[in-house]
Amino acid sequence: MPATARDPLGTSRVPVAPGLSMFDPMFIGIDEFGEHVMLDVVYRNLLIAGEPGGGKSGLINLAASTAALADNTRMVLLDAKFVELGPYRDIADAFIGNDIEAAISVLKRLLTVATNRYQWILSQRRRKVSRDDNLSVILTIIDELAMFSTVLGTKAQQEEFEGLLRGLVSLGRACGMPVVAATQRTSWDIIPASLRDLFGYRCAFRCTTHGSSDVILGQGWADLGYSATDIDPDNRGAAWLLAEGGIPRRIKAAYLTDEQIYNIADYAAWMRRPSGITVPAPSTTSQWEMAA
Ligand SMILES: Nc1ncnc2c1ncn2[C@@H]1O[C@H](COP(=O)(O)OP(=O)(O)OP(=O)(O)O)[C@@H](O)[C@H]1O
Repeated sequence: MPATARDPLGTSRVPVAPGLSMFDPMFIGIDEFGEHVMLDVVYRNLLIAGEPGGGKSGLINLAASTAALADNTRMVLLDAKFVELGPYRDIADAFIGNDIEAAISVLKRLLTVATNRYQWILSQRRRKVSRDDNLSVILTIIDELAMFSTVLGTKAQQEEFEGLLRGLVSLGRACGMPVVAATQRTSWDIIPASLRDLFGYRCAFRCTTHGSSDVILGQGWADLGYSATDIDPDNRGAAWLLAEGGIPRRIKAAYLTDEQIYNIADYAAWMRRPSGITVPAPSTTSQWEMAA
C-alpha cells in the first residue's frame, strides 16, 4: 500500500462528512503536481514541526476538523495556548490547556484504554483494529509539545509527560488511538529521534537550519537535498512531508480561516448532538468502550 494514497477514489473530490471516517484517508492539501495529499493517520501518527508562522496550526486544524466531522471519533486535545484547538473544546472528550498535571492524567487514562484495547485485539487473534470493529477512533492532538516537555511543571513532570507520550505514540497506532503533535521547537531535546521515529508521518514546515529540518524528517535527508530550509518564508503552508518508508514530498497544506474553523466546529457539535446522525450503533465491542 502506498504510504500516501493519491485520491484513492479516482476523482478530484475531497472526502467530507457526513459518513466520513478517520479510517478514510485524510485530505491535507496538494503536492507539487497539484495532486491531493491524503494521510492514513489512524495507523501512523503525525508529527508537525517548523519555525513560527510556517503553517503548523493550519495543518493541526485540518486534522482536528476532520476528526470533528468524522463518525465514531473522539478527540483529546492538549493546547497550552488554548486558542488553536479551543474551537473544538465542546466536542472533545478532554481539552487540556496549560495544566501539565491534567495532561499527565489524561495520557495515563489513554494508555489504560490502549492496554484494554490490546487485550481485546489479542482475544480476537489479530494485531490491530479495523474500521469494521466499530471501536471509536480516539485522536490525541497536542499543540506546542515543547510547552509540556520543557516549560510547564517540574522537570520530573515533564519527564513523566514525555514517557507517557512516547508510550501512547508507540501503542496507539494499532489500536485506533493515533497522535498528532506539533512544535515550533525543532531541536533534539524536544523531538528526540526515539520519539520522532514513532511517527509514521513527519511534516517539516520552514526551518532555518539543515539540522533542524533533519530533526523532523530524520538524520541525513538534508544532505540528500530534502531540507525545509529551502521553503520560501512567504510560502506559508508549504512543507516537506515524509511518510514512513518513502521519500519526502513537497506539499502545500490546505488552509482554513478562523471563521471556517469555528463554523466546522459548530457544525460538528450540532452533528454530534445526542439525537444527531452520528450516534454510534450498538456494537459487540461496546463493553470495551466503557473502559474509556
Ligand atoms: N496553508 C496555508 N496557505 C496559505 N496561508 C497560510 C497557510 N498556512 C498558514 N498560512 C498563513 O500563515 C499564517 C501563520 O500560520 P500558522 O499560524 O498556521 O503558523 P504556525 O506555524 O502555526 O505558527 P506558530 O508556531 O506561531 O503557531 C496564517 O495566519 C496564515 O495567514
